[in-house]
Amino acid sequence: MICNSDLLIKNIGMLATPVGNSAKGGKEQGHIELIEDAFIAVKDGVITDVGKANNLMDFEPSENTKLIDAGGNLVTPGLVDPHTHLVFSGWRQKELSLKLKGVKYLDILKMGGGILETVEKTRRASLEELISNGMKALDCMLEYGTTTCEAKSGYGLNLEDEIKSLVAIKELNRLHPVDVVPTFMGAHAVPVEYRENKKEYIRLIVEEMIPTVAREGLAEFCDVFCEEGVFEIEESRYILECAKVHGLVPKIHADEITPIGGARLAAEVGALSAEHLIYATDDGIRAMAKARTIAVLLPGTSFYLGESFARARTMIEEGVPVALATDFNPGSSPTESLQLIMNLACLKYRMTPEEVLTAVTLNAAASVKRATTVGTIEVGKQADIVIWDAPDLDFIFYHYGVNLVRTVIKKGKVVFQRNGNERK
Ligand SMILES: O=C(O)CC1=NCN=C1
Ligand SMILES: [Zn+2]
Repeated sequence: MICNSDLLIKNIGMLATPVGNSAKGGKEQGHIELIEDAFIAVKDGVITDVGKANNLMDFEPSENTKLIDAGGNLVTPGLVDPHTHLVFSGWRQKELSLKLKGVKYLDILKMGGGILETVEKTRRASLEELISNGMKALDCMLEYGTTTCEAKSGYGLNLEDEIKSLVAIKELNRLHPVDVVPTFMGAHAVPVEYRENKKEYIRLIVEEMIPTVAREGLAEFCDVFCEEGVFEIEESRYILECAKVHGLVPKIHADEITPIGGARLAAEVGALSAEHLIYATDDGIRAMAKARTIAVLLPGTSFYLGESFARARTMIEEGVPVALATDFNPGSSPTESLQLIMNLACLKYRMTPEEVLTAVTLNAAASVKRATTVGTIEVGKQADIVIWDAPDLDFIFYHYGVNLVRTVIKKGKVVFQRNGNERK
């Protein structure tokens, strides 16, 4: 329906979008719709028509229709970042020199650094500071094309500071144009005060934190750092089974640093997604395929930690739907740029541009239960749209290390516009 639209985007050189309301695996992951010389009509923040421009011939926009000329450029759905540790205080740039000397991530954690250093600073931070830090990061994500992101707690590690983090996430979702989806992650690490009494900390998580978070509606998901020396398989299972009882949907940081069997556990507990999966075994991948667990892969973390890269091609060939995320956090992936993640997914995972587009839109949306509202450019979906400074899809994977976003539209409103390339 074009006639009563309040926004019309025309002169779209190439419109590229996946199709549907659920995650795509296997060959389907690479099936996207391409429309050359296209238009998109929007009314009240919802897409009302999409098609080839020649259908527009007789359309006369009313005076309250905003017209955007896409300049013959590529247009895609707004990007979805389904795995971030958005709320924290304090960066950890000094760990870089340790990493360059070969000090391992888990060794830094064992020395009381890493996550635990961020926990100390986040506990001291006020709610206002956490919100201010989050707004800055969301501004950067938006400029790079992200219109929806997930955000985990996990740097509080006690009831009061986990609630403070989740309240910050709720406020960020209210204040910022980017939609922010909350995940509780009290099982991110064992805090120093429980170092000698891990069982008691796990009791605190399942008997106090999860019931409170669920009762106050502060999270949709519960995530666990299932890793050797952090939360082992049976500890992770126990926490996630308790989370399910309280209506939180399970997610798992799985097989990030050692192959302890997190992928198989994700399938067994019915997790919506398993994340990292660098060391996922064939058995774990097959179990995920059978359970339709979504793989959320984090190539930025592999790149930054100097780790191997997850076997994305095996997962796609086994039918596991693959999504991609930044894993934005101050320790293992300090970047807000989903564009960098898209480049790495092509160059290091050998995913095709079409597979990657699905991974950062529809599949990413499905991994945070938003695939019925965002993730594609189709009639009825929310008008979250990116206009790129690129002629076609291949270009945004080829021209890397720069921000190629020209315009970001959120719920039918322009929320970011690059100021053009005027030379001074
Ligand atoms: O290091 C951090 O702060 C974030 C992280 N959690 C699990 N892996 C990395
Ligand atoms: Zn993470």
